[in-house]
Amino acid sequence: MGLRIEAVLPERGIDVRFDVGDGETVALLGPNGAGKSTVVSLLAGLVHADDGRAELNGTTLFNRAKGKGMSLPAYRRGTSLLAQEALLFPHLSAEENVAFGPRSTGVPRRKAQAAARRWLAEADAAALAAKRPGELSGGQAQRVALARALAAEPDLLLLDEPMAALDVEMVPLMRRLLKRVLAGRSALIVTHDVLDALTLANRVLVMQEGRIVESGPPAEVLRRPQNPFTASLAGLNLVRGNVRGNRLLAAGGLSFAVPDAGAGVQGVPLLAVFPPSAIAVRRPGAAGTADPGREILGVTVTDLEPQGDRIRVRGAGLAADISPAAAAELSLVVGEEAEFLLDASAVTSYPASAVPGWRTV
Ligand SMILES: Nc1ncnc2c1ncn2[C@@H]1O[C@H](COP(=O)(O)OP(=O)(O)OP(=O)(O)O)[C@@H](O)[C@H]1O
Repeated sequence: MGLRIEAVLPERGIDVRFDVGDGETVALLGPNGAGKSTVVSLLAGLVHADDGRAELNGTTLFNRAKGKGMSLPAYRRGTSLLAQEALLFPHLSAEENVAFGPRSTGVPRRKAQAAARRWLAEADAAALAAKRPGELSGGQAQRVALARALAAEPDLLLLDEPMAALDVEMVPLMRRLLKRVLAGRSALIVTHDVLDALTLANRVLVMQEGRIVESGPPAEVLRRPQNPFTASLAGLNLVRGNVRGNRLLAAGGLSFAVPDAGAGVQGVPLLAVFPPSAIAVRRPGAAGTADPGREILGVTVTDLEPQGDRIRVRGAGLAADISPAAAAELSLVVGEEAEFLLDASAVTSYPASAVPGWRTV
């Protein structure tokens, strides 16, 4: 059981097919405009696919062809949506907000109130029952909204960036709460935060330009990213190229030895990943030879920016992290040449899959 969806909506460039297993939490990641919220809207019944079908625990949510066909109304789908904003009824107390859903399906008042109190407790919001939304902080309101979403006892919980509007200090608390609440529930969570994918999801889907371009367990997808968006989430440099001998040849003349060169021979492009910390930086022609375990890559510096307690140096599409002291000593300037010394032992390589969403950034 669980969810199966395939949906095409050309007007928004959407063409997706995926499933969510019973009790599974799937994270949907992707750059702005990739179509994540549209997928959530398709499932919630707020937007209709031109073609495709979706089934949730044996119930057909929609079955459409050429813009026509059946589509269950939102309230009959067995889905609940928790969005960025809590969107509570301002004139009702927290408890009344949560009881509203059960009440509107005919549950008697006392029973709905008892259920609301139970769900508020489940969302760590029992103490807020009597408060009006205007008296709640953003984090408190979002906990009440979570209780309201759970009170519908959905077959699939849809979460569209549920922590994006919270103050940063509230996020870890909400993440812990979601981890507890999502355990064993079928859920799809849209997020920009890699930590959400790692801590909340059993599986991640990466969307790009309306399509799912990567899918797998979070640690696996982040360890072997297939496209630049996923690599940047994982904090890794990603280089795609062809193999010649034991070396990877990439665009712009970039070339270095890779450990699994054999995997790329039959015309299959190879991907190589390594962290920014694997690159040391020096001025061109600096005195002394590089460590033999390091490849010397000539680059033009394109950007310098602070990154935590390091300075990130960009060049040739790569990022190197060096200490502020090293940066001061090198006095690098954007537009000037530098040498990136890549620690070959930090490079991992693997074949590229046929990823329709690949773009060089
Ligand atoms: N209400 C709408 N009407 C028409 N087109 C829309 C609407 N909302 C979004 N789109 C378009 O659909 C595409 C997908 O947008 P969507 O909001 O689903 O992406 P997203 O991945 O959720 O982005 P973000 O991370 O910025 O929220 C984009 O091209 C967008 O411009």
